Amino acid sequence: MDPRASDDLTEAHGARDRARPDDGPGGAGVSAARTAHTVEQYRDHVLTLVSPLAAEQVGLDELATGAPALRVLAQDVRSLLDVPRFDASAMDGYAVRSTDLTTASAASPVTLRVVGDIAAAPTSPGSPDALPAGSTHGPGEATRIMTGAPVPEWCDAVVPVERTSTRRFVAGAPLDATIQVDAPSRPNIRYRAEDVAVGDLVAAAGAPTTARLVSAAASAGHATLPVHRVPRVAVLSTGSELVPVGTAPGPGQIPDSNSLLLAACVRDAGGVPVRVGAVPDTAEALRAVLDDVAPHVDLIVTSGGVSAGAFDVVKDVLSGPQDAALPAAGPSDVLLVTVGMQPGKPQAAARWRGTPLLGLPGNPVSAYVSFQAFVRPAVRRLAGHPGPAEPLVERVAAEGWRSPAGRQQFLPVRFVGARGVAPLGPGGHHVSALTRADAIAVVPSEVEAVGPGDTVHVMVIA
Ligand SMILES: Nc1nc2c(c(=O)[nH]1)N[C@H]1C(S)=C(S)[C@@H](COP(=O)(O)OP(=O)(O)OC[C@H]3O[C@@H](n4cnc5c(N)ncnc54)[C@H](O)[C@@H]3O)O[C@H]1N2
Ligand code: MOO
Repeated sequence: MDPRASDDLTEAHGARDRARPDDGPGGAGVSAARTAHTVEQYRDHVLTLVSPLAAEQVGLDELATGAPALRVLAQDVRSLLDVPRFDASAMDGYAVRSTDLTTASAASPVTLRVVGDIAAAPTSPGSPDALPAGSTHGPGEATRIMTGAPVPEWCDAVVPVERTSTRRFVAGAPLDATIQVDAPSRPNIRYRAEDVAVGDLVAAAGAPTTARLVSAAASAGHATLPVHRVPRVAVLSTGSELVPVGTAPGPGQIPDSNSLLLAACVRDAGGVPVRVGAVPDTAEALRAVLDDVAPHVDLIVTSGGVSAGAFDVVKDVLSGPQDAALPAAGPSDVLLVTVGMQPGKPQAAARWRGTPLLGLPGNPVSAYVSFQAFVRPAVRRLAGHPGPAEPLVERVAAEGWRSPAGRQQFLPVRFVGARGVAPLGPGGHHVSALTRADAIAVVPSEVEAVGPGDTVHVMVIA
């Protein structure tokens, strides 16, 4: 069976050991077979290279105010406290016994004597459930109480101040000696543990540390949460034509924009980018950089050098031997593939001294689309997200466009009206289109034309 014609991923593993020529032009000297994959098959393979990173305890303050990316819970979190912690007033008003008010009406208001005052803070620190001052109470008596204050045992209702003859509390004013109430009262009490009881699940492993989760964890008595470590992702560009940003390009040279593009994509996906910059197209230079970064990161992403050119160094270095004399040079599991997508056709996946490596094509739009299709799911998996990709969103084509037969199309589109999208053509493969895009339309490989009014699925992008 010829592995070049196979969709079976296992055929490609260790392909260099079988030393067969590349199927593309200019492939002389390349020893890994290039296989054809669908987007889904290749994404599945990429995801086998990564697993969720170890857990660490991170303070809630850091989770709320630190790096903008959400972390992911590594374990279920259960409540250490009852929420509310004690029966508490839901209103500013008067704590009463409801039996005192059963006959109250507008025609015949009930008068209660005010015998105490309960503020929102407990009277004995460290014992918030203890009865506060002003808790002695007899029939026909009421106690002023503030929202959130512990409700004394004898009280089964709080009458809001505006439903009493007091109408409103004035700071510094003396307590009214008596009040009139002209209707029975609802309880207006938040009961102990009615929201969450000790031991209840606050959030399950896999939940992102949203503002809501961080505050729920604080209410539940936690100071830290167990979250997966943030993936560190090295980003490097290959190409002798590349010059660092800010350096005027000479003849035949271009600024290295991809390492910035991909570093920012890593950040947006929830990782920490380690931007290495541009590496010249020599095997020695690339090997040295890979050896340097591999021990310090969880994933390496390269751009350029994966197609059929005579200087496509990523392809050559990955499929060549990794120095067995150095530590952790495990067996190569290099996969050089042609993915049925446009753009983003040539891709490479491997491990460099044990660290997963994804090689993306150099064309900036191809690199961007490849990142969204393959690297973002990998970064999300490392970060612990249970779903590697966000669901696509349904939109309606405001205009039609063509899509290549047999390839899944990733086309930059702009939003039109409330539900529509329009292609950013004819230069959808140009960086200028990407810059103006609101989303990337993902058109299935069997669709050759999208018509106006057709439903399309889009990836909403940052
Ligand atoms: N004979 C064939 N040629 C090509 C094929 C093929 O199948 N047969 N595939 C084409 C496709 S599709 C793509 S995509 C590219 C991918 O090529 P590489 O990944 O090897 O990338 P390079 O050749 O290094 O660069 C392509 C292009 O992108 C520009 N580039 C590269 N790096 C950067 C960077 N860091 N910042 C900005 N721009 C960058 C580079 O200058 C080139 O213009 O191959 C086709 N060829
Ligand atoms: O597949 Mo290339 O990535 O078309 O531009």
